[in-house]
Amino acid sequence: CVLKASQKRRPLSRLLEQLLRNLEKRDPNQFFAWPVNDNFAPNYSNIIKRPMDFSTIKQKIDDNEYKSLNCFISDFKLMCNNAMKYNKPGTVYHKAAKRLLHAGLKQLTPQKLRPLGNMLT
Ligand SMILES: COc1ccc(C(=O)NC2CCC2)cc1-c1cc(C(C)=O)n2cccnc12
Repeated sequence: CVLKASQKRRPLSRLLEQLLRNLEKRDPNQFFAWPVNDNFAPNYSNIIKRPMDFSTIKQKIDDNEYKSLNCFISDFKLMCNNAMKYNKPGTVYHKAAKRLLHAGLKQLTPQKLRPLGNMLT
């Protein structure tokens, strides 16, 4: 039988795509969907040396740049921590980042990941 295109993807990529979709659901305002634009965030690129956003993570999955789940989780944390560094506490973005980080890490615990483990076989 011929595998569908999606099934031809590497097992890790399929897992990361699934996790990414679940994380994106926690960003309903799409504040993290695209790179932050200096025009809307003054001086952003001087303050944040390693920008990260969901579209960049998606591209890295498609380019097979993630060699492990931990590298994926590191980029997710980087994205949230950037927002908590650049935006003052109490701002809509700082609160959204804090909420996203906590909700996201809850989805990435071993207990939650174990059932998906068979996607890696
Ligand atoms: C992709 O980034 C965005 C996309 C859309 C919006 C947006 O719709 N902002 C409206 C809510 C009040 C204006 C904000 C952002 C945004 C994210 C961020 C982050 C993540 O720091 N940010 C910081 C300062 C100014 N704008 C933003």
